[in-house]
This record gives sequence, C-alpha cells and structure tokens, in this order.
Amino acid sequence: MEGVDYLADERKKAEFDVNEMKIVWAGSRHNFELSDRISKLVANDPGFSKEGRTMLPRKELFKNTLRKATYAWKRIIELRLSEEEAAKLRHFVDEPAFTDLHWGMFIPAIKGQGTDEQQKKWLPLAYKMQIIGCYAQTELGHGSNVQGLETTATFDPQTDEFVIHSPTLTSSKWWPGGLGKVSTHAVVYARLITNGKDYGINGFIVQLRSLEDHKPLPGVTVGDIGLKFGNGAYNTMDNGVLRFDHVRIPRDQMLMRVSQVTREGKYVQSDVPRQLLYGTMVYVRQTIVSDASNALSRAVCIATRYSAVRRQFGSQNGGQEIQVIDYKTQQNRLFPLLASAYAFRFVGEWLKWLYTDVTQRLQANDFSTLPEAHACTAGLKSLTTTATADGIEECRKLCGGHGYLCSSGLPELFAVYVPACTYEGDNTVLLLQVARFLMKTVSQLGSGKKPVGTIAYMGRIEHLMQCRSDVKQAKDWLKPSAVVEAFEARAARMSVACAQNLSKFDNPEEGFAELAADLAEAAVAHCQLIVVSKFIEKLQQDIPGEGVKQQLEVLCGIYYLFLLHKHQGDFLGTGYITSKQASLANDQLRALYSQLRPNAISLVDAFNYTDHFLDSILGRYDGNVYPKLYEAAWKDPLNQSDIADGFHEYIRPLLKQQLRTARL
Ligand SMILES: CCCCC/C=C\C/C=C\C/C=C\C/C=C\CCCC(=O)SCCNC(=O)CCNC(=O)[C@H](O)C(C)(C)COP(=O)(O)OP(=O)(O)OC[C@H]1O[C@@H](n2cnc3c(N)ncnc32)[C@H](O)[C@@H]1OP(=O)(O)O
Ligand SMILES: Cc1cc2nc3c(=O)[nH]c(=O)nc-3n(C[C@H](O)[C@H](O)[C@H](O)COP(=O)(O)OP(=O)(O)OC[C@H]3O[C@@H](n4cnc5c(N)ncnc54)[C@H](O)[C@@H]3O)c2cc1C
Repeated sequence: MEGVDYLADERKKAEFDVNEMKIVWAGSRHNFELSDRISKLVANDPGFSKEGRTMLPRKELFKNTLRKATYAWKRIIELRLSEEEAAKLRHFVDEPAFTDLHWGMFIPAIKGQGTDEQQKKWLPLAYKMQIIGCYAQTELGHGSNVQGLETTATFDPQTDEFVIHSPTLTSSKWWPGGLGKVSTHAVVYARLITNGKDYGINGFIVQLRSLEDHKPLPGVTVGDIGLKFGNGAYNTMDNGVLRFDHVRIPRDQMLMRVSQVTREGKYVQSDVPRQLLYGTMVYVRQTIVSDASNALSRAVCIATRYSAVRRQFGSQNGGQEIQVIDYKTQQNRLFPLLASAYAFRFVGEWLKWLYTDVTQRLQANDFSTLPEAHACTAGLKSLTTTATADGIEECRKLCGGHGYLCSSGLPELFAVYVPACTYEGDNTVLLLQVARFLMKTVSQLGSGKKPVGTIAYMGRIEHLMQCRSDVKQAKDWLKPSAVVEAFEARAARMSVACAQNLSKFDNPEEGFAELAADLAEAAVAHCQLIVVSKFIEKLQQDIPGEGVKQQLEVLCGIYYLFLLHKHQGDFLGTGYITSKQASLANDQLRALYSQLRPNAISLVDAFNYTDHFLDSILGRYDGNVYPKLYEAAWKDPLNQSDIADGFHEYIRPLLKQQLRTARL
C-alpha cells in the first residue's frame, strides 16, 4: 500500500483480531487463502483494469467485455486453475459477461436435467468452451408464469426430431443473458407436444449459431434486446431476443431426466417430481443468496470508510470537525447494513449446505425436502436481494453528493445489482411461493405431520400463539432465547392470521389473491426468522480469534434489534411485546451502535477487498479520498480541452446574442 494511511487511527481502535475475522468472513482458512490469492492476481494484472469502463459507448464496452472474458479464460488455462479457482477469478474480474450464464446456468441445467448419456455428450464440449450456452426460458409475454410460456417443441415421429417454433410475437425468448451476441447453444424451455397433446414445459438443447462463422442457423432470429439501466453496468451483458421458425433438433436433445419421449412419440414421466425441471432456478437462487453479501459488503465497505474520512460540523476551538460516522443517524443507517452483510454471509453458507443436502437426497430418490428447499431458496433470494439493492442505494446516500459520482463505485454497483430483485424470480412472486408453503404447513397442523427444518417452530404453535415476551430491561434483548421466541411468535401469528382470513373464502385461490399483500408480509417475517436463527446458531459454534465472537455478537444484536425496530408494528400488533419492551429494544440497539463504532473500519477491512475490486475512490483502503477525487475529475473526456465541443456551434452564438440584447 503506497503512501500515508489516513485510516490508520481508525484501524488502531479495533478490539478484535482482524485476520481471524477475515477467515470467518471467507468461511474457512482455505476460502480465505483462495480469495486473497486470486483477488490479488486479478488486481495486479493490467488485462483486468477497470479504467474508464463507465465512459465507453455500448459497442466498445461490449467488445472490451469479450476481451476480458476470453483473457480470463486464457489465464485460467495457462495457470491450470481448478474449477473453484476459475470461478473465483471470474468473480474478481467483476464484469457481468456471457460466461456467467454459460457456467452458472447452461452447464447446471444440463447437469440437473440431462441423462447420464446427455451429460457425457454435452458437458465436455461446454467445459472446454467449444460450445457456449445460455438459459433461454423467459419470453416477451411471460417470465414469472413459466407454465404460460408459448414456444413449442413438437415431436415429428417421421424424422425422430422436435420442431422448435415461436408461434406468436410474445413467444419470442426475451432476456436470456449471453444469448444476444455470443451463445452458440441454448437450453430452451418450450411446450412439449407429441401425438397432438401438450405436456407442458421441458428443456431442449438447441444450437443457435454456426460453429464455423457464428451466423444464426436457418430458422433462427437472434439479437440483443437493447440498452439497459445505468451507464456501463449490466450493458456488458448481451441479454437477447430469439425466435424460431420451425427449427429441427434431434429427439435426444430434449433434456430427459425428468420425462422422456420415446422413438414412437410416447411421453413417459419418470418417478422424479416435475418440479425438478425448475432445479436450475433453485440452484441459482441459492448462489444469488451467497452473492448478496458480496454486493452489500462492498457498498458498506465504501460507505464506512468514507464516513470515517468525511467530516462535517462541530469544530471546537479550531479543532477538526466531527467524522460523519459519529452521528447516531449515520450509524442507524449504516451499521444495520454492516450487520446485514454478515447476516447474509452466514445464511448464505447455511443455504449452500441445505442445497447440497437436498441434492444428495434427490440423487437417492428422496424428494421429501424439496418443498422446503424451494421455499428457503425463493424466500431468502427475495429477502436478501431486496435488502441488498436498497442497502446499496442507502450507502450511496450515506456518502452525500460524492456518492452520486461514478468514481464512488456505488452507481455502477447499484445498476449491476438491482435486477437481482427481478431475475431468477420476481421478489414478490417468490414471497408468494413462500406464503403458499406456509399456508400449507398451517393447514396440516394437527394432521399428525410434524413440521421439520426451518418450519419446525410451527410444531409449537399453541405455545407461540399465547406466549408473551419476558424482557424487563434493555439487556434482556441480548438473550438469544428471547429473540428467537419473539421472531418465531411474530412469524407464526402472522401466518395463522392469514390462514384464518383465508378460511373465510369459499374459493381458496380467490382468497389467496385477495390477501396477497398480507401473505407476502407473513413470508418476510418467516424469512427474517431464518436469517436471525442462522446468525444465532453461528454464534453457538466455536469461533477462534481474540474478540472475534464478541464483535459478531454485537453485529447479530444490531441485525435483529434493527429488524425488531423497523417491524415494530408486527411485533406489537401480534401482541408478543409491549410498547415498553419495544422501547427497551431500541435502547439496546443504540448501545450496540456505540460498541460497534471503534471496530467499524476493521469490520469492513475483514472483507479483504482489493482497491481494484472495490473500484471506488471513496472506499480506498488508505482513505486518501480528496486528492484522488480531484485527480479523477480531470480524466473525464469533457476535460480534455478547455473549450467543449459544441461551444462554437451553440453557446457562442447565444452569448453573442445576449451581448446584443444587453446593448439594446
Ligand atoms: C452479476 C451478479 C451475479 C450474481 C450471481 C452469482 C452467481 C450466479 C451464477 C449464475 C447466474 C449468473 C448470472 C446471474 C444473472 C442473471 C441470471 C438470471 C437468469 C434468469 O432469470 S432465468 C429465469 C428465471 N425465471 C424465474 O425465476 C421464473 C419465476 N417463476 C417460477 O419459478 C414459477 O413459475 C413459479 C414458482 C412462480 C410458479 O410456478 P408454477 O405455476 O409452475 O407453480 P405453482 O405455483 O402452481 O406450484 C406448483 C408446485 O411446484 C412447487 N414449486 C414451484 N417452483 C418450484 C421449484 N423451483 N422447486 C421446487 N418446487 C417448486 C410449488 O411449491 C408447488 O408445490 P405444491 O404443489 O406442493 O404446493
Ligand atoms: C438483467 C436480467 C437478466 C435476466 N436473465 C435471464 C436469463 O438469463 N434467462 C431467462 O430465461 N430469463 C432471464 N431474465 C428474465 C427474468 O427471469 C424475468 O424478468 C423474471 O423472472 C420476472 O419475470 P417478468 O419479467 O415476467 O415479470 P412480471 O411477472 O411481468 O412482473 C411484473 C410485475 O407483476 C408482478 N406479478 C407478476 N405475477 C404476479 C403474481 N402472481 N402475483 C402478484 N404479483 C405478480 C410482479 O411482482 C411485478 O411487480 C433476466 C431478467 C433481467 C432483468
């Protein structure tokens, strides 16, 4: 690190071992060493420079992304990186690209829905990138309603082929990343029709472009859908449009793990549930939850460092002004986001475990935990991406005016991140899936079926419906049992209230539609309970390192007490706490802010981000903000000359005219 460290005093205040916290954040010593090594490798390679990225026009921006993505691949081969190292390298290159969908969805779709034979044929080609694939599900007319997709795949027994066709304008595939300009192949979701009968949605591997000259194959119309939100940002991705005019593919390119079509055209359903067709979405939702803490921690790191550098008001006797991080209002906006970043980290780790467990069970034909896995991935994807997108925007505001500059890194981070609230399932639609799961669970209470896993608390419904908080003083809110019971009682009571209201409707679907807003709130309460519980469970583990566990306890307290404060209405309305107890929670929250304050900078240092990855002048490790902001301004193309292009054409005549007017 060159020069003076303007945050050195802040770093000296830390009351815990930052290096040990880095390992907790990374998940293990192995993960830490891997991330540390690969992030530095990327940061020190000029081929991955981010310089001037937000200033490039779309075509150049896109070409630059292609260069970076292929350069990354070259380095992966040269350095003989493992799959794990390669994924880290792509992460730290930090530029959305077709490779995300190739590795993140195309390959997982073939792995999850292809037969052994299909995997053997397609995966080696995909692993070597001899074919490049995307995930073509969403259409112009339907995204959320997967069963409403219109593309058809009609079996032709004469030729043993499927005919893929886009019968309407709204059936055009619309949005798939990597489709517009790069992919040679796609997993296309289409309605399977054989012997005149529609068997619903299935996946098909379809070649789109020639492997010789990259031209679209006959019957394929494909292109980019146009500029998206933000400068630079997600415009590095070629989200695409795709239409088929009776394109023929061999029968064995239907992904046949879930169901098959025989040579004679007979549809055969395996004994695996149809929902496995949605398996790639479950997988990606889980990775999105893990990724939320990356994006949020990045924004929080920038806002925290800058809040310690920035001073406003309060100078006494000519001394320095107050660091804005010392304002309680700043802490009340910033520290819960710092705590959320840690909370999402741990819930992401847990969800990864859950996903691995479900996958192993599925392989052994045990499908019993699939509904819970769907509810958890859907709900936590919704909760964490909503909080992260809102959190990044809050971090931008926490940086005042300078947060609005692209050189703060925050506008681009927000623009790249915010579609996570929509892709892989609109966040409201996903909450309603959780609500369905909750209503089903409530309706089965008393049937003898014991709720397990994240829904086990419903098994104690009688107690949870009538218990009251026994908090008497502020510090009682630090007792894990008091907190867990509060979140359980709130979630259970909100679900039961919805179920009671639903039972007043003759038609349950009508009731569900009418009560959707309440149901979504009940789902949020359930998902927040999961995050809080997993944070508390994490703290029950043995965590080495001086002061590390204590800091995590402070963060955990801030996370749940902030939620309790924000959703006070739920906790009071369901009658679990009194207004006095709510006020005690708030007192405890303020006390925790004070405990966190001296550790704030070190807690964001524990993310171990390089300046290259953060790409933010406000978030620089050394805090040397002002000279670097000043320097960066002069690099703007507008400052290449004193006289702007267009001056002579437009401004000069205007000034002349004003002179003449003034003379009149
Ligand atoms: C740059 C940052 C990257 C960060 C990420 C990092 C790494 C990620 C790696 C790779 C990703 C790369 C880049 C990421 C960028 C962009 C990728 C975006 C890709 C996409 O954007 S790709 C399209 C995704 N598009 C959707 O996301 C559509 C949402 N829409 C649906 O998902 C369904 O359409 C639904 C569920 C709304 C309704 O569906 P429906 O009408 O058919 O079902 P219904 O409600 O009737 O439910 C019938 C029974 O199925 C059960 N059920 C439903 N879903 C299930 C599931 N998944 N698993 C197990 N069970 C499931 C129910 O629980 C019920 O069960 P029961 O009968 O027991 O009640
Ligand atoms: C950047 C980006 C990348 C993407 N990448 C891919 C990709 O690679 N492959 C792919 O196939 N797709 C991709 N998508 C598409 C994405 O998955 C869909 O946009 C997403 O699933 C939402 O569907 P929709 O656009 O149809 O939204 P809609 O469902 O039309 O949502 C519009 C509004 O209606 C509401 N709504 C819809 N249904 C209900 C309901 N039942 N109850 C209550 N409210 C409802 C929603 O909450 C929302 O407010 C991508 C999208 C984006 C933005």
